[in-house]
Parts: sequence; structure tokens; C-alpha cells
Amino acid sequence: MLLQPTTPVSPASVLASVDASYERCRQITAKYSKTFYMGTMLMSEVKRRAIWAIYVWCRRTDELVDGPSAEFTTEATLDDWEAQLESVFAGRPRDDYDVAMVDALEHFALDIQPFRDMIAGQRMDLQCSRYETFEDLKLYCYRVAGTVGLMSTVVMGVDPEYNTAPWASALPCPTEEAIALGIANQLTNILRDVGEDARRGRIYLPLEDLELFKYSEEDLINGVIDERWQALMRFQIQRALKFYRQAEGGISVLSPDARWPVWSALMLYRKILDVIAENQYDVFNRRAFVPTVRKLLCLPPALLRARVL
Ligand SMILES: CC(C)=CCC/C(C)=C/CC/C(C)=C/CC/C(C)=C/[C@@H]1[C@@H](COP(=O)(O)OP(=O)(O)O)[C@]1(C)CC/C=C(\C)CC/C=C(\C)CCC=C(C)C
Ligand SMILES: Nc1ncnc2c1ncn2[C@@H]1O[C@H](COP(=O)(O)OP(=O)(O)OP(=O)(O)O)[C@@H](O)[C@H]1O
Ligand SMILES: [Mn+2]
Repeated sequence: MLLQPTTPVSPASVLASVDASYERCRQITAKYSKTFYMGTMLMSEVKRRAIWAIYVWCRRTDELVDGPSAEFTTEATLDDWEAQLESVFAGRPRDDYDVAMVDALEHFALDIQPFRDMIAGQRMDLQCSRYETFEDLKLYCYRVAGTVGLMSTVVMGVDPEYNTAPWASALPCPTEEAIALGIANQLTNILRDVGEDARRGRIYLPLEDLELFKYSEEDLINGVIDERWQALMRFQIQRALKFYRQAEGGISVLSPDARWPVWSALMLYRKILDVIAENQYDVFNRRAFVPTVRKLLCLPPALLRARVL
């Protein structure tokens, strides 16, 4: 599937219809992330279509630096992508995938800033392949994942019941919790992909943490698994779980119809951490993933959390 941004279309070219564009976005979400796709299938039609459009925009942005043609990506490529973003927000789609995004913007008052911030996160991937401290890594995680939380929360909406202050002009938005879930997911993704990223010369784990556990960059590049590595991974997992716990507090503020999908997406992605531990933290030779049956078994407890707790 061609996800790369295209040159501005000529006026004569005919773009996909809105429904055809959303169908493409649905197919791509289902192909690249079974976890999030499962979450969107629990949403209303208008919300799930908007999330598919946002997913594809995010996937295209990520693939500029992480995808098959990443070697050709430069700062200018990201400048062009940012210009295409401005065009989408001005209601001028440039290709078939943009059409769904333009339609989503007509249904939901999305702010352009989180989209710009995600592009800034991809610029970090162009410029640096090491992170000295967790604070450095946290900025990266905000930009590539916390932003997704902000985008998604606008689509899912906030429960009007929560407007406890009659004089309050706007509903309380669980911004910090939404960002926390994005960061938790990104930290999980980083732990799952340590081997894959190392083979591309990238180490996202903060170097201050490697030093704390006396585990060197060379050990990581060589995939050394010993008690130092296992202790380092347990430390990383505990930190990710802290962000998941922070996110949980915000789900009850969301619209009632969004709580089951978000609890599901949270539990499904967090389950990857269990699989990493079950694999004895061998993220160098094994890609931790949650089999479909185990994913489905998360749905009833997610519904219980959404409805009762
Ligand atoms: C159910 C739901 C609302 C899902 C949101 C789906 C969505 C729009 C996801 C976009 C993901 C994406 C492609 C981002 C681009 C950068 C990137 C790759 C980020 C990492 C994602 C990994 O995706 P995937 O597993 O497909 O990648 P692989 O190729 O398999 O490695 C990230 C880990 C970021 C994911 C971050 C989120 C989904 C944000 C979640 C936060 C919310 C839904 C906010 C909920 C609100 C409150 C109040 C808690
Ligand atoms: N980027 C990838 N590289 C290698 N294998 C992958 C990749 N993505 C998915 N797979 C494989 O697809 C199957 C499903 O894994 P998984 O549930 O992680 O898929 P997914 O669609 O990437 O979901 P998510 O990204 O939400 O975790 C597994 O066999 C997994 O190894
Ligand atoms: Mn995936």
C-alpha cells in the first residue's frame, strides 16, 4: 500500500470518494495494528472512521522515517509533509488518504498542533539515535505517541456529566491521562522492538539506565541476555506500567461509548509487556505479540472496567 506523501495533485485529477478513502484507512489500520483496529471496532461509525483517518495520517508520518523508503527521507521531506498537513487542515486534500482526514476534520474540532508535534518527533528520529536521559526520551514519546492520545481524545469526546462547575466554559479534558497512555504505549513499543531498532543502529532505552544496570551499548547491540539485562527490562516495564496507571484515571471522563474501546486498547497493548516477561525478556530474537485469542479475552474485563469500575 502506497502510504508515502504524493506531489500536489493536478486540478484535473480525481480523488477517491470519502467512503472509498475511509475504506482504505480501515484496511491499513487492520493491516498494521490489529490491536488498535480491534479497539476501533467497539466505537460508533463516525468515531471509528475518524480514528482510522488519524491512524493512517500517523502511520504515513511514521513511515517517512521508519518505513521502506526512510533512507530517502530528509528534513525537506518532512517540510513537504507538514505543508500537506496544512493543506488538509485548510480543507484541500492532496491525495486519496487525505480525503478521509479532511472529512474527519468536518466532524471533529481537531487541533493541528499535535500533528505538527508528531512531525517534530519524526525529525528527532532523523537527527538522533541515542537518548541520554529518560526526560529526553519522554519528549520523544510525547511527540510520537502522546500526541496520538490528544488527537484520539477529541474524537472520543468527554462525558458531559463531568461538567461539575456550571460556570466552566469548557468540559474538563483528560489531557495528561491521554498523553500518559500514549507514552505508556510508546514505551511498550520501544521494549518490544529493542532488537529491531538495534539492528538499525537505534537505542531508545535511556543511556543513564544502561549505566545504572552496568549494561553497555555493546551488550545491547550484541543482544546479551543476563541478570543485568533482565533487571534493566524489569525497571523499564515498571516505568511503563506507571504511565498506564496514570492513564486509567482519565478513561472515566471520556464519553461513555469511548470507554470500552480505550480500556480494550490499553489492556491489549499493556499485555505486550506480559509477553515480553514470558519470553524471558528476549526482545532480540523474539517479537512479543499478543495472539488473537488472548486479545479477545481482554474484551470482557475491559467492558467491566468501562461499565462498572
Ligand atoms: C483505540 C484508539 C483510540 C486507538 C488510537 C489509534 C491511533 C490513532 C494510533 C496511531 C498510532 C501510530 C501509527 C502513530 C505513529 C507513530 C507510532 C508508530 C506510534 C506508536 C504506535 C505503535 O503503533 P503500532 O503498534 O501499529 O506500531 P508497530 O508498527 O506495530 O510498531 C505507538 C505505540 C503510539 C500509540 C499511541 C496511542 C494509540 C495513543 C493512545 C491514547 C489514547 C487512545 C487516549 C485515550 C484517552 C485517555 C483519557 C486515556
Ligand atoms: N512490524 C512487524 N514485524 C514483524 N512481525 C510483525 C510486525 N507486525 C506484526 N507482525 C506479526 O504479525 C502478527 C500479529 O502481531 P501483532 O498483534 O503485534 O500485530 P500488529 O498488527 O502489529 O498489532 P500491534 O502493532 O497492535 O501490536 C505476529 O505474528 C507478529 O509477529
Ligand atoms: Mn503493529
